Amino acid sequence: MSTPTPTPSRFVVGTRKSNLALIQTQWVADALAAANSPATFPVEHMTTLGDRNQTTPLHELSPFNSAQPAKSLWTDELESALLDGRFDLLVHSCKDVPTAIRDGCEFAALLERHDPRDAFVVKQGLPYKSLDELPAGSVIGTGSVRRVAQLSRAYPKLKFADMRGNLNTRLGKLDAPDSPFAALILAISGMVRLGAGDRLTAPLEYPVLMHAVGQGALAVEIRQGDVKTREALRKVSHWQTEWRVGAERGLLRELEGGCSVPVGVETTLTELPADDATPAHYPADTFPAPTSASPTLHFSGILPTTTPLPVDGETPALQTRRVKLDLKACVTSTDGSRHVLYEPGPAVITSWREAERWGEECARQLRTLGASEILEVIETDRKAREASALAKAAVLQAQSA
Ligand SMILES: NCc1[nH]cc(CCC(=O)O)c1CC(=O)O
Repeated sequence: MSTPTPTPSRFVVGTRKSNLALIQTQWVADALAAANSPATFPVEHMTTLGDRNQTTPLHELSPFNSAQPAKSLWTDELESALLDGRFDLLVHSCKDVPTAIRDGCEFAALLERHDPRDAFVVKQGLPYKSLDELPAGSVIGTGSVRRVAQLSRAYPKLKFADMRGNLNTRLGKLDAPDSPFAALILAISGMVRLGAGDRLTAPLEYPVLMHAVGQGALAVEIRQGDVKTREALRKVSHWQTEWRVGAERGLLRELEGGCSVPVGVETTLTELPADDATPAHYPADTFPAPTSASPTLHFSGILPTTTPLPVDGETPALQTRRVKLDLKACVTSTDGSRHVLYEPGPAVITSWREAERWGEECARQLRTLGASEILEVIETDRKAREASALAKAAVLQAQSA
């Protein structure tokens, strides 16, 4: 009697259809295949609402219902396909994923982060290598409220105009001989993954421009409780990235009352030697029960990756890990006139959940320091835009009736 050959597992990887999304998803699929041989990870793509509508400014798209309109554009339809079973995992740019992910889905891994900073990209043929060299009145193309807010403050003589489209489209619009743009500000990670890293001439960072929450990291989302896919992903996850981004997303979650907020952040993480005596920010005995929707994150870095994640809510034997996490963050008004920066200095933390709580705590401090007023103005403006869009829609409907 011959032994039947077991069929290798097959995990379908879903993504958006943009060039960048396809490149970075294939990169994750290759890493997964290498770590989980002989399982296969075929990539399939789908066009999302955000990809189809390339003209409406991001902050105005679909403003009526969702808590995070501009963000869920990229993820809603993919998550539906994940829940339907068409895909087994989704690869996202972490910064495009809403802080609250869909019920029934969980975060299963963040891969090692690439350079999270933004950088300067000049129009082909112009001699400038950085924002400092641009003549007054030069137009920078970017649709990001965060970039416009922080850069208006640092460079009041420059102008900013909305620019949408995937990265290739944006570079094309910049370089067109008749384009009004002198330069773009783009994420380094995306440009490097696209093979266009040679267009980057000057990275931007604190104190001029702090990057977006989660920028430079790729996130993988799966169906909640899908143990098999979850375990396959643990082999490619990077706990240092998970802890840093955990703090950043904790910060953002605590700041956003349902609007897209101009938040900039920078984090560094340094692992401390086992005998380091610096006191932990949260007492060690407060390690919370694993109630998180994502057990992977909950046990990130403290459960050996060879030990399966618990599925029944119990806490297994954990490893000790102590890190110094340094987070600084800012909230800036849309025109750059008001700017609140919080730089608390490093905190010693011992788990992903503590990193997240540290981010939440920093957000509350930012609010106290004046971020709340900035956020209120943005929220009021957003509601006014929403009301006028609704009124316009009502007029159109009445005319067509
Ligand atoms: N908003 C679009 C977007 N989403 C993710 C990236 C690539 C950078 C990353 O991996 O975070 C980009 C392009 C950009 O902002 O320049």
